[in-house]
Amino acid sequence: MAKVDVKYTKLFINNEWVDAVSKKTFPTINPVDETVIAKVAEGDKADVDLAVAAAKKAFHRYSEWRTLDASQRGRLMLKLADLMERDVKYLANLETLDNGKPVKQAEGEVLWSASILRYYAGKADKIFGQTIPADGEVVTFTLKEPVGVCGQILPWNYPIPMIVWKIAPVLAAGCTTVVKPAEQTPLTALALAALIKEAGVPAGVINVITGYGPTAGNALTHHPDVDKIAFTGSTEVGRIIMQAASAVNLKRVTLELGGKSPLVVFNDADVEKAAEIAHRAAFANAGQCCVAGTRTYVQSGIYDKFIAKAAEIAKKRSVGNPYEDVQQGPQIDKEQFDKILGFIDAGKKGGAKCIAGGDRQGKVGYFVQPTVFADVTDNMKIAREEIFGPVQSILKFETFEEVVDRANDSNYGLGAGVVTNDITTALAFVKHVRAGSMWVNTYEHVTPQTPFGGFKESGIGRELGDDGISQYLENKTVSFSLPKKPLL
Ligand SMILES: NC(=O)c1ccc[n+]([C@@H]2O[C@H](COP(=O)([O-])OP(=O)(O)OC[C@H]3O[C@@H](n4cnc5c(N)ncnc54)[C@H](O)[C@@H]3O)[C@@H](O)[C@H]2O)c1
Ligand SMILES: O=CC(=O)C[C@H](O)[C@H](O)CO
Repeated sequence: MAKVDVKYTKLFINNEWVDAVSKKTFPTINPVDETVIAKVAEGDKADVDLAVAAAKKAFHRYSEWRTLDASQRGRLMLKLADLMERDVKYLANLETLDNGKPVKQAEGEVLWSASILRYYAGKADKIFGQTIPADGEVVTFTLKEPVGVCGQILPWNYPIPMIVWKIAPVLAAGCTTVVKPAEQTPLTALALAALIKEAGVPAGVINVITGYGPTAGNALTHHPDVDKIAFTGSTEVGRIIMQAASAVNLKRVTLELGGKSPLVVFNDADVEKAAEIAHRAAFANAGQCCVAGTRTYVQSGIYDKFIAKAAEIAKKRSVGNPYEDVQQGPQIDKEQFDKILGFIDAGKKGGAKCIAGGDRQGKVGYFVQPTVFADVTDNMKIAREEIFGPVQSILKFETFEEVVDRANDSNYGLGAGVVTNDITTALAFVKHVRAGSMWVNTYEHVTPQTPFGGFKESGIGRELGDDGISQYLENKTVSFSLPKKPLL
């Protein structure tokens, strides 16, 4: 195991490292060997109040942050991106220690996150309003203004990308924020806070409160001085957050939630290529991905060949120590580990055919064998519910219309993929399947430029791309009286 120093374990408020008011701490666990990595400050309402007060002060109309030129905000973001690249090895090793993802993957995610910062840095001084030829004797224009103080609540599956998806538009738009990382993965958020300070971001602009959802998270979503909440996580908690946001001051809300995304393979597809695409779609990040393609629909003409290939690929998938050259590390924690094994058990008992994996891997750590089920039917638990683990459910279909109806038969609508060489089939699929991201002959191609978010219970709003910054802006329409007849 790589040795990586845990340098930051306190709360980050007003660019200072502080203990929780309660002095309480909580353990963060290494998913590889179930040992305690470190004790981290456990923030709760008292700490959230201090952080929100700092963010509110930093958002005052005459604060250093609010009087900074937009282009200077962009330059600070570029500096932060440079610092992330300078410390890529440290950040990646720390991420792997806390999350368990392969370190090579973590390095790629640090660099990808830096590119997202650069994308939004370029937008900071390009946020434009409009002039409007309004009726009447007026001159009218719009101003795009920062939405205000934000509360941003993160999941554990992509800790560094998820914090950057949240803070990049905040910085570009000129907002301020209090970030609450997932209790399973607090460490890289705190390491990033140190870089935010080093980059020169003024005090109070970005604050990080580590702690639990029902305490620290709940305090944030109910805080009257928080103008907007951004959340990524389960649909179940998304509902709670939406209720909280409406209860106090009608906070703006963006939610990136769960999914049970379909990947559909037609008879004309190359079976080997399709099976590889489907494998990556289902098993990326050990299946801990909101947009994982976990329902693999395969047309009957190639079904038998496809399932044989899918099983072959899954059995070859390397699982082990994430600091070595493996494709998959452990699941995030015991709760998720047990939940996934429960789904696997349900799949077997429900009549699906387990053709690869189907059990834990090893005796220590939260490792799960890459598991493939064939002969899955739509009503099975493993076809309807988000598993968030390395489990692929393969279902057979006959016709285009049938599979579109079945793909749409879900409360989710985050992503969908199709593998076919027929452009009409691809375009018709893209048009008729209800999901926020669609991929043709690829899957989960997500870049700084591509808006990401869900239909239905997969979320509200979009992150990344132009859409991503619009969620952090308010539109102000201004009209000046100007008689049409000459007054002068
Ligand atoms: N869409 C995604 O990217 C995503 C990410 C993580 C988990 N999930 C889904 O959620 C399931 C459970 O995972 P989880 O428990 O880590 O996710 P979760 O939704 O419970 O937690 C996500 C974040 O929300 C916070 N939170 C929890 N309860 C809260 C509350 N009442 N108020 C405010 N914040 C609160 C948590 O502290 C964490 O930071 C997973 O099995 C998976 O199906 C989805
Ligand atoms: O929780 C959000 C996600 O899982 C989305 C991923 O961050 C994205 O798809 C990375 O490729």
